[in-house]
Amino acid sequence: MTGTVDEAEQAPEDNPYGPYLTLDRRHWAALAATRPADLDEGTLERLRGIGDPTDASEVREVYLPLTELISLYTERTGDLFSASHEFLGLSGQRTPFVIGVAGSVAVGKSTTSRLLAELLRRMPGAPRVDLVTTDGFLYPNDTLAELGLLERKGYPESYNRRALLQFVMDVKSGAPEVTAPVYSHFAYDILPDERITVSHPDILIIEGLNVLQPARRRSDGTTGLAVSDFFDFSVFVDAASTDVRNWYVNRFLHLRQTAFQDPDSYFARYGALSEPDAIETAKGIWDAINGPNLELNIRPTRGRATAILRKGPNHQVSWVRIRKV
Ligand SMILES: Nc1ncnc2c1ncn2[C@@H]1O[C@H](COP(=O)(O)OP(=O)(O)O)[C@@H](O)[C@H]1O
Ligand SMILES: CC(C)(COP(=O)(O)O)[C@@H](O)C(=O)NCCC(=O)O
Repeated sequence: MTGTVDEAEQAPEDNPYGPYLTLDRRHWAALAATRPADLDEGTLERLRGIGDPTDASEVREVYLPLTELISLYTERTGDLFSASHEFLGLSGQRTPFVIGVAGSVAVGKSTTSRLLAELLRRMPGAPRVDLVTTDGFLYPNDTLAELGLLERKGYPESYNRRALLQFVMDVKSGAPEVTAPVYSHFAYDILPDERITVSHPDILIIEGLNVLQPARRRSDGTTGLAVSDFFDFSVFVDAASTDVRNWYVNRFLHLRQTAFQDPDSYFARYGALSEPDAIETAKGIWDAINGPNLELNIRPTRGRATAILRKGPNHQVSWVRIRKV
């Protein structure tokens, strides 16, 4: 990996009075120049998603500085918690620091989230870090069918947003144990008998397409809360739509030769497709569901993130934007 930046991926000029500061790759990478990545190749291999070439130098130059920045936020948020509790004459245990990771299908949210979790665990104090994906809050397929949303899986309305909000509020309120439903890509559905438990971690990462969606307007015109109201930090993983579409198609081709070969997989029917037919099928799913969801719902939330990671065509991060405040 050379760290070179594609011309088209040059960091855009900042508006001096805009809310973000843009750091190009070189500036950002210099922040970690002397620190070891401390992740062996085996661990990296386990964390990276299908078709994602993220390597040790990308970890050192991009994900380690981001982890250190988040670590600074967690530390200072803890100081603020202590100071404000002292002022109020209250005692109480600090609640989990919640990080949201948003972005398109196939953009590499899972790799980013798993890397952040692993690197945060190696920060001073060895915090306990849990990771939850929002797919567990998708409605089961039979409910999506009743609602006419089977072709809209991943759209904001395909989630039980009330349950997701309650989950995040419970975690952020310091509940000792909170559970969440579990989604299976293999079954393409919610697993009715499974739940995962979050037991008051120091840090919780919540990863999903729609975690930065603003609150919905109710029929009486009022607005409620959104999960992002409970985030202490958020990351939007971004890339050009044409690149994400290619990554989706390539991942589909890979899954066709692996997961889809299992006759019990929901997608087993795609396992027998020829390569040209598989490419057409993947492009069809992208153009019907995931592409429009990116343009209509997901990318419009980008400006709500604390940090934006902009990837180039080879998954390398070409620039990073950080909220001024
Ligand atoms: N049909 C599938 N079968 C098995 N795994 C899948 C399938 N679709 C997606 N995945 C995996 O699920 C995870 C989440 O995928 P996705 O929502 O596209 O987010 P991202 O690619 O941004 O991490 C990834 O690890 C991906 O490799
Ligand atoms: C399960 C997903 C909606 C992602 O959910 P998330 O965890 O990001 O909330 C997505 O990966 C997905 O499977 N979309 C359906 C369309 C498709 O098969 O590509």
